[in-house]
Amino acid sequence: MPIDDYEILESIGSGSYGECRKIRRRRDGRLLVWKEMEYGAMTETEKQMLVSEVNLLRELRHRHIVRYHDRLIDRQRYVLYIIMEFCEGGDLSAIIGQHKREHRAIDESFVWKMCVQLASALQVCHTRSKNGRGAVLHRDLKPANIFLDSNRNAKLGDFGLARVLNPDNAFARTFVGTPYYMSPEQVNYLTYNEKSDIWSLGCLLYELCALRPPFIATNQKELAVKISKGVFQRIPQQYSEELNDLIKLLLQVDEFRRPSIDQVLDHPVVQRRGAEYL
Ligand SMILES: CNC(=O)c1c(C)[nH]c(/C=C2\C(=O)Nc3ccc(Cl)cc32)c1C
Repeated sequence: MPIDDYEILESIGSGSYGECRKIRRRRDGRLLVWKEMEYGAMTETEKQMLVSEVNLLRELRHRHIVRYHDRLIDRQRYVLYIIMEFCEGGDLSAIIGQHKREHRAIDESFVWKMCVQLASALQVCHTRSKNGRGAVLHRDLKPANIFLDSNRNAKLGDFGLARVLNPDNAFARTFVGTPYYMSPEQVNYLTYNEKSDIWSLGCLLYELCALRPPFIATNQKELAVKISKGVFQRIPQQYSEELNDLIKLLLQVDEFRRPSIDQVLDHPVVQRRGAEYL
């Protein structure tokens, strides 16, 4: 059984769509992770979509996208195992939580590093749509879906499966947690598009600086109103005006005024402050 090729180590948390476990590949001792996804309750269409989604993701090879290695299927237990690279630095959500507890700001240099590395990962996905190969929109860019390797380089994880596992209820999936990063166009039930990922990137950079999302509320309705208005406090004064200006650019309510991912990476300040991290 291919599953026996791996030694199962500890659970490292439940990913967005299933249990994540650290594993060791027996043939070379390499540390990896696998995400367990039960597909028993899926329709044939959903299963087909999941297979094509995973195949698509296996094509996404980029230094700042979590590398998909393989997939195993346990047909007796109806479980799909997606085997991916191990990111020993954990996820950004834990990093933000730690800084918050310790009342310690995240260095601006790290924010710029995350900015350029995640933007370059998004560029690969958004560019696919231009090449007619089908866009892979992340749809769920948030701290819990961004992982760090041993050199604290960003790795974008948990791709596009949302479209499959919650085909018609992106809001339902989004509403599983509090949808802090939902864009104005999503709030207004318009389509999710590349510019929605740009909005989420802005929310993420904001949260790295302020240690809280730009829009917070006590309920979903109030949150939706705040997101639609797009009014938020400046990031803490210790962060530069140029970082504040970039975040304001990404968090424009009108998606047509938001930059494309190419424009973000071509932005002179991003070029200057981020070049060393690419
Ligand atoms: C407490 N958990 C962790 O520190 C942690 C570590 C060391 N790694 C992870 C997560 C992943 C990891 O290490 N590789 C991954 C590939 C895809 C996805 Cl969706 C998640 C991971 C986590 C959540």
